[in-house]
Amino acid sequence: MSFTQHLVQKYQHEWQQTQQHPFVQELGRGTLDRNKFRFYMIQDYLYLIDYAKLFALGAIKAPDLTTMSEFSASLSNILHEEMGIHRSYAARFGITKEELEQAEPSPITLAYSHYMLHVAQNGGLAELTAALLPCMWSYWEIGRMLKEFPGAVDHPDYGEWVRGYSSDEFGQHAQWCISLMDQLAVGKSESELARLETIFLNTTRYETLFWEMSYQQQMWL
Ligand SMILES: Cc1ncc(C[n+]2csc(CCO)c2C)c(N)n1
Repeated sequence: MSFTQHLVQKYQHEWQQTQQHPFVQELGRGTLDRNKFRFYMIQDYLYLIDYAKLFALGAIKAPDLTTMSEFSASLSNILHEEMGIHRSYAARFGITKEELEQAEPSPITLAYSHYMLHVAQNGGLAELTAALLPCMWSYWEIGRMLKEFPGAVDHPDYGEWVRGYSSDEFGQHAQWCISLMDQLAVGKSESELARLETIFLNTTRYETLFWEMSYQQQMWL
């Protein structure tokens, strides 16, 4: 069994939670409160700024030019495509440029993005990849799951989101990340693999916390 298959099997419960969360399910059914989605978009925009830096660090830590250019292409994709979707949603949801630029990260956004940056800065490429894998992979799973919900891809508000994360193009990015994790796990010691598992588990849990934070629109008390 590949390392990534082992991860989702071992942490099946936490992995399923990312897909079963009411935010995700209601998004697919088209019943999600627009204010919750609006809150999510703003926080996700802030998250993506730090997440993009992870890919820049990946390019620095890459052992060869092929891996380096894959990280660099993903960085560019986040800045121009992914954040582009956020900017178009912002316009549709009446979020001004100033509101986006002045937004404060919520406690969960701050904790999640800082945890990933901490792991990426202090570990090697395997640790960095374990940190970003749940974001890529769980969104792909969610995209493919929601695509099958009746009317989800054509929904006037959420259809663009579902189409983006279920696209073949995005699937290729996610698969690249999965196979990179498998390659990097080869030959690692037991203790190193245990460290990678913990990082994967933590960022998987943070994914669910991010949905919950958006669903509850949680800021500081
Ligand atoms: C909290 C949160 N987690 C994951 C993603 C998904 N995502 C962010 S960047 C990227 C890679 C694009 O090449 C993907 C899949 C998100 N938007 N927000």
